[in-house]
Amino acid sequence: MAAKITTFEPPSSASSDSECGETQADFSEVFPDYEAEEEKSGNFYNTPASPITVPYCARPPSAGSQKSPKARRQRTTSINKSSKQTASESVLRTQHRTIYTAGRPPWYNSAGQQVEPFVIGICGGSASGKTTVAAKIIAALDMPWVTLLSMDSFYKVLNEKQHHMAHDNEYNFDHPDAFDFDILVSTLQRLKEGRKVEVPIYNFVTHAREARTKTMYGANVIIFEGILAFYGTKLLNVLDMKIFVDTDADIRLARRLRRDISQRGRELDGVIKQYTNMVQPSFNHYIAPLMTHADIIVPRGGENEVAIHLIVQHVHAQLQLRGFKLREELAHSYVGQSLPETVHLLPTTPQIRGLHTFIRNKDTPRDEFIFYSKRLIRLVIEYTLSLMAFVEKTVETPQGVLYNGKRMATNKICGVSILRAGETMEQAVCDVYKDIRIGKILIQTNFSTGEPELFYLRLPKDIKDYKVILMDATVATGAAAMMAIRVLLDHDVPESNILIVSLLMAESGVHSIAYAFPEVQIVTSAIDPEVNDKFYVMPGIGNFGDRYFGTEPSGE
Ligand SMILES: Nc1ncnc2c1ncn2[C@@H]1O[C@H](COP(=O)(O)OP(=O)(O)O)[C@@H](O)[C@H]1O
Ligand SMILES: Nc1ccn([C@@H]2O[C@H](COP(=O)(O)O)[C@@H](O)[C@H]2O)c(=O)n1
Repeated sequence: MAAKITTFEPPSSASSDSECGETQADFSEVFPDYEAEEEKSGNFYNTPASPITVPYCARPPSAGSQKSPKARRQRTTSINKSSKQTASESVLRTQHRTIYTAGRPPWYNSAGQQVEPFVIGICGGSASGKTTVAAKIIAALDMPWVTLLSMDSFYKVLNEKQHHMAHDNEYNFDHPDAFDFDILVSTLQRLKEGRKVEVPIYNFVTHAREARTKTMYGANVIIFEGILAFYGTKLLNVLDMKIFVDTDADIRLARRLRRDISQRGRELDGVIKQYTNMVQPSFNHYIAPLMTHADIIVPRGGENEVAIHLIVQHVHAQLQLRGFKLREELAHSYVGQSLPETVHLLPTTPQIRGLHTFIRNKDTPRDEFIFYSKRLIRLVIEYTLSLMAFVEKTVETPQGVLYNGKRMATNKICGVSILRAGETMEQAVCDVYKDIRIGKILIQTNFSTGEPELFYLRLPKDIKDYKVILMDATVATGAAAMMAIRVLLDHDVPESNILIVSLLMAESGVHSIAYAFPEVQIVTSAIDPEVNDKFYVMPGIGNFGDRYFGTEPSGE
């Protein structure tokens, strides 16, 4: 009778668009010029202050000159209403699988739960200065991850008759019926949940939505502006702060004349006709009464520096309330608790301890460090595959005898490395799982806040359908691993499909991950008891990336 053994059979229908070759990419491949990126559309982390801000392409220290955080912010918050469409197009170019962010701080708490963004609604008459006020708030907030959503994006699609009316300045764009409130409310609600949304792009010249949409994704602050931004309880319920911009009607008309003629392709007579017959009456009937819902009324719009200052102070206070020092909190939790059931620790054999002895020894030369790390990584990755589900598979041997074996139940497994140390594990995954697709997430510690920040991600298409082997060489507090897991969840990967795999983890990191994400499987070859005040595992390995790549320690 044939013995039953478990084999790692490569899936017969492994995807032919394998990206395993990419895993050898150096940073120049991983961080190509932004303009050069031509990837398929897919998951998206919107850049700060999109959709009307030209995205900032963050680069790692090794890939050219590093801009200061201040300089980055200045680029990410420059808003120019007159270039609304041009800027939207810039954002559209970002609908690739490769995403750059300006260093997104955590958007979840220590329990892995998302922290809701603070949503500001800005209501007011046409050309009252809503967008100008929004831009001033964004500039004064001086922080990344502010998103501006305009109600204009939700104008309904017109039929032919309505189109003719619009051309003759006879269609009422200022009546609530002109807007698609269902899509508007659900878009705002999804954004508030930190979900990805596709926002229609509206063209004021053609009175129509463009075929393309712009993708937006989460933010710490969302600003929503529009003439009917407070219309209906569903909208009001989403807003955390309601601002009404109150500008005199004659000023609004003067601004609108100038803007509609210069930017929206209109004629003087047509603007006056539309304004007199529809804009002003609708303002009186629908928009002005909404002022009663306002928390703050801003006379004179963007000129009102005092009002903007007060608003910004309030937003900062609210963000403070939602904020937290994630890494610090994680480092000091869960001391002395028993290990969670989701932890899979490789058997501590003499062989494993021997490999650890080499890589933990501070005197091990770099070539030996790499050699023994690779051996240990290979064992950890093989062990990870052994945790996958297997099904019966019978084959015929060359002797014509049946052999009852096993094959992996799924062929949908991909790897995602947390750059930079996790990249060292990619080769082992490629070696043991043929044609595996590899994604990358760059998370760096901000040395002034101590928090992890998300800079870059590139994930395999349809990752939600895959088991994901998430790789980082070491896990200390678990902050970076949690951010990466959060990214995967935000891309609809089921929690139970994620395995976080490391050579070495600190006990507190294991507990933090397990507490926040109880269904994530945790695989490692050793668990050390402590994390020091620089968030290194103790006794540890030191900085794995620096030792493996031979780089100088930086920033600490
Ligand atoms: N305080 C101001 N002084 C002069 N022009 C302004 C001022 N605020 C806004 N504008 C101009 O008026 C027009 C409408 O302003 P905007 O902020 O886009 O209003 P809204 O978003 O309410 O339609 C724009 O062309 C803008 O440049
Ligand atoms: N096709 C369209 C759609 C809308 N309008 C006018 O735009 C105004 C709202 O935009 P603001 O930036 O001024 O808030 C609204 O008053 C509509 O009359 C348009 O003219 N054509």
